[in-house]
Amino acid sequence: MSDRTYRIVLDCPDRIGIVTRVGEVITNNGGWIKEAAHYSDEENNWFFSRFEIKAESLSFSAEVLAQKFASLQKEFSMNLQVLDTSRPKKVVLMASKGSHCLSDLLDRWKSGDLECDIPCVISNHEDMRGMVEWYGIPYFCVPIDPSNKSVGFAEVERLVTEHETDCVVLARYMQILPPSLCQTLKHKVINIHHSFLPSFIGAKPYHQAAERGVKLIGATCHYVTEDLDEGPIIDQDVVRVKHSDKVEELVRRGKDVEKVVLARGLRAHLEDRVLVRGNKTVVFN
Ligand SMILES: Nc1nc2c(c(=O)[nH]1)N[C@@H](CN(C=O)c1ccc(C(=O)N[C@@H](CCC(=O)O)C(=O)O)cc1)CN2
Repeated sequence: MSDRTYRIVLDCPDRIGIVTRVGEVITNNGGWIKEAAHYSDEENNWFFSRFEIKAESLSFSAEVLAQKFASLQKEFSMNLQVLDTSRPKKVVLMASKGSHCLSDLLDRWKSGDLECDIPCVISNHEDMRGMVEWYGIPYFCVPIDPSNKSVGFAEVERLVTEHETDCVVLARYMQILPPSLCQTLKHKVINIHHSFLPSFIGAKPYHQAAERGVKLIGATCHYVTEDLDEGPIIDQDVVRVKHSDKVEELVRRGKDVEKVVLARGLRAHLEDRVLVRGNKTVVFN
């Protein structure tokens, strides 16, 4: 028996009857609902929903299923997508000189923990080439010239397009993406910021934290926007630190949190459990 699944994710102005009407479209076509989750944001009068359907219970493709919702979408002013789990998402990883997040994601991918394709890794340095090519993944070094960043980012965009990328992950990639790239890849670029946002935005957050004398440090996985480290948050976590911990200890302890939070956030994205509205997310379990 195939576990191929169609995922329906939607959001719309809240009203009575949304789940019933969506369910009718599914069941009237013989669809078998495996899982469903819903959230009513009463403060903003907005509704979010996610269904998983046994693909084998339907005699047509995800594209055709999406078409069957066309009239409902119009009636309910619905944003709706239908995803087919048989086509793994193409995820391009980007890194600079830090290896901990990149190596963690590559290992999780290799072990099958992260169900996606990784068509290539892009970096602005050569340092990670050996590790990445050990996994049999193409590596592209695209230096970013501080005096003319547009040339490098044009090449990044070309590579992302050429590899039909569904998602870009900044695994401690230490360059600020230009607004044009953020717009082109809206809600498709995931970053791990090494602080518990909104604290310590920008460069060197562990140094900022050490200077502030915090008792908790953390990491934040978020979608990338042109507003640095202020995009919709997907996942976060923290770890305690002591007054006697120097910044080197904060960096050491922080790396473990960064890896876990980035992997958890990416998995939520890959499983289509993250819905974005404005600068906030709904993340279904
Ligand atoms: N458009 C965006 N780009 C990036 C974001 C983002 O939210 N929006 N997140 C950063 C990640 N990051 C912290 O997590 C970060 C990376 C780099 C810098 C920075 O000041 N970089 C300098 C260059 C530093 C160097 O050359 O080593 C710069 O870009 O001028 C701040 C924060 C990733 N990109």
